[in-house]
Amino acid sequence: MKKHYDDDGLALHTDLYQINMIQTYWQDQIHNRKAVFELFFRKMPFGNGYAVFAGLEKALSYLQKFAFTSSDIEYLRSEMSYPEEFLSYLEKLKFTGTVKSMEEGELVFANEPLIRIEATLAEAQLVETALLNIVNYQTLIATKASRIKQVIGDEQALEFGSRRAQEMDAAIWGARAAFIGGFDATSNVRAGKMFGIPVAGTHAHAMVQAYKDEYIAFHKYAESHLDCVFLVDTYDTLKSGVPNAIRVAKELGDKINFKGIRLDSGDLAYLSKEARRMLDVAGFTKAKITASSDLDEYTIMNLKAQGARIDTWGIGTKLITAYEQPALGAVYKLVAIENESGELTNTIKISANPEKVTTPGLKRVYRIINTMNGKAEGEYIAMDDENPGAEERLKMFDPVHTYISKFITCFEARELQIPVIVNGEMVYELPELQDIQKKLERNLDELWSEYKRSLHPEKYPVDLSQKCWDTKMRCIEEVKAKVSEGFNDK
Ligand SMILES: Nc1ncnc2c1ncn2[C@@H]1O[C@H](COP(=O)(O)OP(=O)(O)OP(=O)(O)O)[C@@H](O)[C@H]1O
Ligand SMILES: O=P(O)(O)OC[C@H]1O[C@H](OP(=O)(O)OP(=O)(O)O)[C@H](O)[C@@H]1O
Ligand SMILES: O=C(O)c1cccnc1
Repeated sequence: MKKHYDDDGLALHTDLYQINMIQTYWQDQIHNRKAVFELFFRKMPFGNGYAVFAGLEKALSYLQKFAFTSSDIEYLRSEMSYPEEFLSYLEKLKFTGTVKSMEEGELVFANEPLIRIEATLAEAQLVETALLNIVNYQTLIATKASRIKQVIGDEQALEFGSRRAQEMDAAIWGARAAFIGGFDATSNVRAGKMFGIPVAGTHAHAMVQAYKDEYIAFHKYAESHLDCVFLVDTYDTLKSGVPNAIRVAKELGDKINFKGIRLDSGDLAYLSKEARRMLDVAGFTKAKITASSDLDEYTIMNLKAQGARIDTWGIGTKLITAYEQPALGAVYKLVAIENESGELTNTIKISANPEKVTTPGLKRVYRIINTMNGKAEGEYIAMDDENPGAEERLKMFDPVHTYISKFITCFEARELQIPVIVNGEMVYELPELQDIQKKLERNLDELWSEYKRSLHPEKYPVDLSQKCWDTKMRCIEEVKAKVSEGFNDK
């Protein structure tokens, strides 16, 4: 049996190969060379036209606290064969780099850098796994939530996923990501405490089963709570649940705030219409109908098309687990590295698939806003020293199918990545979660509806500047030449 150690830090929340690579760099004394990595994903999740960036708050907390604890070092010493001097080096390591990032609630697209890390090779490499772990999950859930909220519209969206989430962290940070994506509340009380998200909920079947009598259960609940939403499907929704809810609401009158009922099984369209009719006839026209039961954007759209009378939607499993696409697939790639003369040089990763070839060098990401109509024309990725905002006529072209191009004259080039950590110091003031949600709403207003529809949206342009494209082509040519010469005979 292995000895157990305190779980008192996050530096070992990494893949073994990262530490092994650092050992190589350290032994070769290149570990302190400056390196630049970019984090991005290659394919839009859920076939959606946009994604919603989330995860920065947790990523910043991780980078700020990055350190190997004594028990981490003790573990590495006893379980691995790292040299003692290497362990002493790790023990002193902190994150001292500079980070530029998209803000949470920003719209993001495939093949644009979301986060740029400039640090020593060792530091930048070591943080890869944790950063991907955080951003991959939170961005996926914020995107799924936004997709669902687009279909729900102004009605209430409640996040009910904790019981089905892939463990506790996923429930908590998923609830936060769902709120960023536009949800109104969560059922997770801890998420409410931690992030200030409104907390909401009804009651479970267990309460009705515990009393073995629906009427008594509703009555008891009403005696102990002012706000009441009764779950009406434990025995028979229309013959027993709704009539019992109405009976208790009538009996208790002004003593309670009868907010409505929840449907959790059966034909939700039919049952909601019938329940609405029964509530209205009984005079409870303001009582709301909540529905839950394996809902997602597809079932919600379908229920709406059937004329379902649902006011509040409770969504769990399919949101919190990103059911139909469990991974965003974001990657972290080296784009520049300092050489032995101290100059930063571009690096590239070639792939047989042109869309997988990385874009080398230090770059900036701009959203090109057409100032005539306030709408986004596309993303424009330029080299660090370019200033697209100063151009009178900006050429935007597709980096793979270069003949697809357009010229823009009246535009604003809005830079999307902002400095969040400079030389290890946090320079970013974390926004309130409510403001992140509002930021997403503003961003979505700038997006044409063609990019927002849930089925087969138009592909939003993510273009490279001419200089960026030329740099990439030059790097590809250089690598091709080296390959044909034979890398080692140069
Ligand atoms: N009118 C409807 N049109 C389309 N889908 C519906 C409609 N009503 C319910 N659904 C969906 O159909 C699925 C029904 O799930 P399921 O067959 O597991 O039964 P259930 O009614 O939830 O019962 P139980 O919870 O007792 O298993 C859910 O995903 C639900 O959201
Ligand atoms: O369906 P979801 O989108 O995941 O929403 C959350 C579900 O959690 C609860 O069910 P519970 O765990 O009691 O099980 P149930 O499926 O038997 O209702 C609730 O009644 C919803 O059905
Ligand atoms: O409050 C609810 O109704 C609720 C909470 C979590 C999961 N399902 C339902």
